[in-house]
Amino acid sequence: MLQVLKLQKSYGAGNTIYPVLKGVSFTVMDGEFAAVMGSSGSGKTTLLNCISRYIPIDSGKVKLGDTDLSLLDETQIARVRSRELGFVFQDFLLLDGLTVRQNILLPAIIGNTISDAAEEQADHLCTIFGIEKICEKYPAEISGGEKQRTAVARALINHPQLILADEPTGNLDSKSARAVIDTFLQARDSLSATIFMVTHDSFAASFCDKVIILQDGLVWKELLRDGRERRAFQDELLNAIREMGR
Ligand SMILES: Nc1ncnc2c1ncn2[C@@H]1O[C@H](COP(=O)(O)OP(=O)(O)OP(=O)(O)O)[C@@H](O)[C@H]1O
Repeated sequence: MLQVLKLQKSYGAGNTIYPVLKGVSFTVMDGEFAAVMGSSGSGKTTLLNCISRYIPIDSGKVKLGDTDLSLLDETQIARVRSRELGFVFQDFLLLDGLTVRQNILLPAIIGNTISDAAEEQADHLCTIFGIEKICEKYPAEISGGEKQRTAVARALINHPQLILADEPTGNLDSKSARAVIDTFLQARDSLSATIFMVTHDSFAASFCDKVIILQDGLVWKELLRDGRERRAFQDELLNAIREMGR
């Protein structure tokens, strides 16, 4: 479970301090697919970077399971990043010189968890995501959708407690965006993955179990899909975004 409690983060420019997150609190339960939305500049990426501690937080807590990430030193947080967190970026960030299978295994190599079990997990992920036939190919030889499935498989190789995804559908047309979301849904349903995704796209967010909307440095609304039709949830999200703009 991810718990963010009263998280505050400001940036300084010269003598001026710009508060971005002013006490953000929310929870993402195990096995939940959650999204954070909000207007440009509302602090979504800042929030993601505070959760992974890529940037220092000013105050508040970020708890992953029983561990308060805000209290860890650099060595400890590096270990959490490589073993407990999986990352999916907008541009996939696959290494060109490695095959699909080697790319998937990369966090295990970096995290020093490479083993027969990791190799088996790589094969299992290739099967789940339907990329077993292309696993010896290089990124330049595969499609955008296959790259994205490889990126999600890579994020899952170490059985992370949480996947953090920053605008994973950002550069994609709606068909490819849907394929990415399907990959996350598969990860949630087959592997009980917990996913926290930054998005500006109400279509992508409408597949989530929970959507957190940021405004003025705070959680303005938290909307739950609650088993509803995807379209009905997207309508609610669009209404909320319109209301926020007023
Ligand atoms: N390193 C930084 N130094 C100073 N200000 C920053 C820095 N990074 C972000 N900001 C500012 O913090 C605010 C929040 O930025 P952030 O990237 O978190 O927003 P966002 O909601 O992800 O935006 P977008 O949807 O446009 O990607 C913005 O006003 C931005 O200019």
